[in-house]
Amino acid sequence: MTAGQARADDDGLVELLRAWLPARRWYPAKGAEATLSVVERRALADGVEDVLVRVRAGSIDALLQVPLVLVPVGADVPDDALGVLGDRVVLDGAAHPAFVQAWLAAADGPGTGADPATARAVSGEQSNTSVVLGSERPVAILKVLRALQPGENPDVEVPRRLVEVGWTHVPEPLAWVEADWPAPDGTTAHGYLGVLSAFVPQAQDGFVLACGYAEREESFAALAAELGEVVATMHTALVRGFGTDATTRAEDGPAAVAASLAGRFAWATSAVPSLARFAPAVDGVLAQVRALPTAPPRQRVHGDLHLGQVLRSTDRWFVTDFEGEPSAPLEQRTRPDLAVRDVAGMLRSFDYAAAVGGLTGEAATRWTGEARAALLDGYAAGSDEEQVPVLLRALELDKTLYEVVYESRNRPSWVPIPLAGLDRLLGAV
Ligand SMILES: Nc1ncnc2c1ncn2[C@@H]1O[C@H](COP(=O)(O)OP(=O)(O)O)[C@@H](O)[C@H]1O
Ligand SMILES: O=P(O)(O)O[C@H]1O[C@H](CO)[C@@H](O[C@H]2O[C@H](CO)[C@@H](O)[C@H](O)[C@H]2O)[C@H](O)[C@H]1O
Repeated sequence: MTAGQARADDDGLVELLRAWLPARRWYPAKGAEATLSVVERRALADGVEDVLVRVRAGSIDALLQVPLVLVPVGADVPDDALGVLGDRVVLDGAAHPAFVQAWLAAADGPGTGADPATARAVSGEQSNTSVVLGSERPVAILKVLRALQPGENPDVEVPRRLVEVGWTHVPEPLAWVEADWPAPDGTTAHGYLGVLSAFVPQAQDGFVLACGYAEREESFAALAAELGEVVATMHTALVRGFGTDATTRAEDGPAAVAASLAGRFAWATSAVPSLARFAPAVDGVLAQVRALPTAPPRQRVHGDLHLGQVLRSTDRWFVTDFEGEPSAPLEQRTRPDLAVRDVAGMLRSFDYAAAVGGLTGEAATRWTGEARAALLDGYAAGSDEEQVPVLLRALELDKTLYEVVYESRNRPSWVPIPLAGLDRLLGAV
């Protein structure tokens, strides 16, 4: 994609964005006084622009992708329009057929015959915006990346490699768009703007599925066992595709795992100061980790695995969204890591599903206990790696601390879910 010219009406556009962006789920500076600047406006087609907006607020410095479609002012301004700029109405473009058509024309990859006119946004927007293509039968799903980062995109690179090594539980990437943009230091950055993947038919979101089971107080064990086995084969396929970290060094051992958990706790406590009350118990976990003789070799992992990242299609699990934790820098998200991090992430999801499904007390403990045991058994059946309980607990703790911060920024009413997780994990130290 080539860059368009800077435009005279950027100030007006910034005003529209200032009003519209904060309500987007993927906006990173909710509730903060932020500085917004238009870094680039790419004209993709007549009336179709891909706008890159820099958002700065305290330690947050993000580059957001905001596709827009500008149509002549007519009698009606649709309710969901951003507003009016000169003689044009500005519309959110991510799922607009005109944007999708321009995107497909600019994309690389094997492609698909999908008709842009059938584009519709997936409800329940998360870190990015997903758009389904195909009329009666969806054929592909376009993920418009929101927070842009320079470099390889694991959500393109990892699924492509997994398909290459013959792993069949990942939707195949069909098209992707790369671009250059001006970096804050005056250099040119290069990265991905989006990826189109094969649509998994009749897929149910794993989290929605599990919440339903919890609501009915029906055991999720059989599905969890299958999922555990799929996660194990994913790890083996990731080793086939990327190898293990050939340079595994002493500094990647137990002391490094402990240092990274200590760093997570410090980060979480600076964002949510009340977490400081867990310091003595966290120290206990750190001591257990440091006392381990070794840590397993590092390899590519999913990095943010949870039930919302897996799809159940009739009788099969698929794994999606290999981006890692959305707020971490790319360099950190693509670094070889411990496979047990993904297992721990999935275990955390059972607490969420039980809570959202309305289970409390003993019923919640029973339901999550069964699902947890089944996931671990399934994983053990598909993997040669012995699970180390101390590491599993440490990485569950790491994820739970991340979740407290994530929820306090995005869904404050859900903070009690990871807080209860901390009580459970740290109560017995
Ligand atoms: N290949 C696919 N086929 C069908 N649905 C998908 C596919 N990939 C993702 N989804 C659905 O799209 C939504 C967003 O996808 P996800 O990759 O989790 O995006 P985000 O990065 O925003 O979290 C999820 O509800 C997921 O169930
Ligand atoms: O899916 P994303 O890559 O955007 O991941 C982020 O958002 C997730 C929530 O949508 C968040 O996951 C947490 O909530 C899930 C239920 O909604 C639950 O299944 C997960 O276990 C829990 O961590 C994820 O942490 C965040 O990175």
